[in-house]
Amino acid sequence: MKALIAPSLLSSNFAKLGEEALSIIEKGADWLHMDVMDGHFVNNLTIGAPVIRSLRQFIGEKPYLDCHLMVSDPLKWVDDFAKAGASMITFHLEAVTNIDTIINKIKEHNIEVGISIKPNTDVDLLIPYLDKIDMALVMTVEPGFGGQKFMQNMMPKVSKIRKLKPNLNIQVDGGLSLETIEIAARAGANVIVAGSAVFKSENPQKVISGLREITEKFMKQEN
Ligand SMILES: O=C(CO)[C@H](O)[C@H](O)COP(=O)(O)O
Repeated sequence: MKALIAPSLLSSNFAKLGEEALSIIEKGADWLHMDVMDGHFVNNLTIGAPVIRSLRQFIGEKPYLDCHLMVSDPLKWVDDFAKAGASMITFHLEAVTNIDTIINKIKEHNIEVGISIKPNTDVDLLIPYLDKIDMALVMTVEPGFGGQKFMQNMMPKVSKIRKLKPNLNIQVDGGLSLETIEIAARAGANVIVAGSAVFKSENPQKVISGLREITEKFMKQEN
């Protein structure tokens, strides 16, 4: 397991998405976090598979595209996103009834699968699936918009998953910055999504390396 920093392109300039993606990788990003919102599951509308396809063509095969689907019918979109070049598809537990069907559908494409839970969702609902997925995403804001305040009270969920699964990637998303990272890292998060803290910074490189350093520090303490 590694500390992985995944800047959220939601906070980038969408008019220059390809350049922003390449530039943030150059500045140290491990993954590119893509927030896909359908205007139903959350109160915002962002990008679809055609944008992922164009981005993949522009950035090449290698960069890891971490696609977080905040949509009401993720099963409908798995094929499109996988074919467009997603490296991982994370869907919301709250959005689906047959969770195993969608996990299997994503795996059929030989890409990784994540499940996300919103702040009001009980972490126990996620536990039966932890052996079947590559990543658990604990939302630390109500999904929909960047720039919100980190919800520290989500940390017991992270700790509970970490205790059960010492080697599972656990992602936190929402309000992560150099001010809040220690709380998340201490709880056991190792995949850090940060939008505004990275893209609104004068020195994104420094923010990315700071997030990584603090995450790694607490990972080492766990071992
Ligand atoms: O998923 C999201 C919103 O639903 C964003 O990825 C998240 O909020 C990151 O932005 P910021 O770091 O600015 O909070």
